[in-house]
Amino acid sequence: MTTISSAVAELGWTSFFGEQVAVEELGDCTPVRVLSVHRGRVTVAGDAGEESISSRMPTGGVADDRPTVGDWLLIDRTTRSVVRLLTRTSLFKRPAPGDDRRTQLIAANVDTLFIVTSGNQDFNVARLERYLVLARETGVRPVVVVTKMDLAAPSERFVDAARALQAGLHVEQVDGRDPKSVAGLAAYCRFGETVALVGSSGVGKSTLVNTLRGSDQIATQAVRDDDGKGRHTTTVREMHRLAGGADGGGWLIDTPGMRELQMSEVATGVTEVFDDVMAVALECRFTNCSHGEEPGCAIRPAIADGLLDPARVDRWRKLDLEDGVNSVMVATRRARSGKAPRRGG
Ligand SMILES: Nc1nc2c(ncn2[C@@H]2O[C@H](COP(=O)(O)OP(=O)(O)OP(=O)(O)O)[C@@H](O)[C@H]2O)c(=O)[nH]1
Ligand SMILES: [Zn+2]
Repeated sequence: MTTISSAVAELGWTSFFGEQVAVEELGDCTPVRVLSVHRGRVTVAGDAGEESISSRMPTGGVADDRPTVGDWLLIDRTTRSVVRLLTRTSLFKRPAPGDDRRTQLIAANVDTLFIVTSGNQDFNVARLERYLVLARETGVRPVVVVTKMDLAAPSERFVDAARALQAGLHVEQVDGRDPKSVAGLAAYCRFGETVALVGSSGVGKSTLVNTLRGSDQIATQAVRDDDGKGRHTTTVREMHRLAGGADGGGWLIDTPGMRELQMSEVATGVTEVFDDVMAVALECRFTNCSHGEEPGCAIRPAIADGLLDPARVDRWRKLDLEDGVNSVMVATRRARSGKAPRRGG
């Protein structure tokens, strides 16, 4: 695709999206990024600045073919209607409450996930592991942000515990209220990059968002928006431009949906984050081994020999039960059988 404006580049346009658009299309169409979503409409930004357009898609489309925060849309330059949704680099979604067939889309095209935890009472390895699974599943780079470092003096052990969860995992310690302390996080949200936050209530997400955005932007974030019936409603913007500076200038997605995110359909991620446990479990004699009293269990001897941490195995089993990892295990065994003979099998 040909030249793209600096406004669009700043919004996070990359060659990944550029390659999805033919040069000829740009005569009639232009790309815009979704900043927020509300009843039948989306607030988007692009070459023409910000505007509210109809979120109606041209065709019935597939389930996930609806615009969500962070999405890139190709829209008609004249009618401002959606021509199509561009393929995403990542997508956060969850089952819609009360309806088992539909999914609720939460955020798209996120580059980095800040997994926020506080360095004192909240710190919980099992929860961190779940979020790491989520990051793995969505293909987003995880960064653990440990807040309230000013309160919890001997918190090095939290940081060490977090670092031990995954090779090469970035763990940053901050006082979320202090701009100087938070400045190091700018390296993860440079020009055009998009960050989202997860973490339980009270860990300091709002505080971090405000500090990252710069104190001048704290006040009001309401946008006036046409609701399509000639009325104006006030909605809350869900994608925020971060304070500039040498490294900064990225985007931060902060939506209620992201905050409430639970684990769902994470089976593949579980197998990757717990690959050490999974490798041993594949050696159990029975596919449905509960790693309790069964003969031929490989997990129990591995724990006895000190090869596996029993607490980690416990956490894995809990996730296993919740997320139906068993089906993945069965598939993995099936794929392996015939390829490599199993030890002692
Ligand atoms: N001392 C200290 N206090 C902090 C820090 N970060 C947040 N706080 C305080 O912790 C409390 C909770 O912070 P919030 O930012 O509201 O937490 P949250 O994660 O947004 O919580 P929810 O909105 O419930 O999801 C507030 O009183 C903050 O001032 C920190 O790094 N150090
Ligand atoms: Zn077993």
